Amino acid sequence: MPTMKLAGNLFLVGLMGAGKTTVGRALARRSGKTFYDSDYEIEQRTGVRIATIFDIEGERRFRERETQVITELVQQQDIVLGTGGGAILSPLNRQLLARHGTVIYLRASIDDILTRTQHCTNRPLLQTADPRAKLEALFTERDPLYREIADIVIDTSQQNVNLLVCQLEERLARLQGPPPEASKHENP
Ligand SMILES: Nc1ncnc2c1ncn2[C@@H]1O[C@H](COP(=O)(O)OP(=O)(O)O)[C@@H](O)[C@H]1O
Ligand SMILES: O=C(O)C1=C[C@@H](OP(=O)(O)O)[C@@H](O)[C@H](O)C1
Ligand SMILES: [Mg+2]
Repeated sequence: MPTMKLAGNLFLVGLMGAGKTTVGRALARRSGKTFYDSDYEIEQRTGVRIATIFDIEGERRFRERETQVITELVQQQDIVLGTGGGAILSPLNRQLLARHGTVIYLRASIDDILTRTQHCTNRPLLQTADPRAKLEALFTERDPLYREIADIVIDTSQQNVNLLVCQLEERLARLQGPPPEASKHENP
């Protein structure tokens, strides 16, 4: 299928394991945009893993680093950005994401998130005796915040990544409407 031109920045939000990094990378490849991931940028800048930043500096300093990276990246023109699951906790981050691009909220069931993240040691918030309870609490706290800024909400559970990208392209195209030339021909 030919790639489709989607205007502007696309920002992915959602809980850990929803697929922001994976879907974001695939969406960028298909739409010809540059992909960024806020966690990857933070790891590049600090030279250590996210888990190490939480260990040594604490979550609050991690959030400052996250805001710094998001503030810089949203100034770009045609990118896909996978944010960290907690990026939307900051009102400033929510405002930046909502103003500078189209926000896509990726949802997944807690069961799927647990399966997808169970072998990962680089998500410090899930290194707990009861990751299910932690995810349920995070969902309760964050779902309203994701929805507050989402232009599109899409369920990723039981969904193949390539199919998700195609679905997203179609929904983005509908959201953005037909290009001016096409509408001229349709309504002479
Ligand atoms: N739609 C999907 N179906 C199955 N596995 C997925 C899907 N999306 C992501 N994954 C897997 O789940 C894990 C977490 O995905 P990731 O993109 O890192 O999530 P996030 O960035 O939202 O935390 C990865 O191992 C990835 O391969
Ligand atoms: O939900 C969160 O607070 C976090 C999500 C992680 O990113 P992913 O959502 O990409 O896993 C990462 O930013 C950090 O571990 C904190
Ligand atoms: Mg990620």
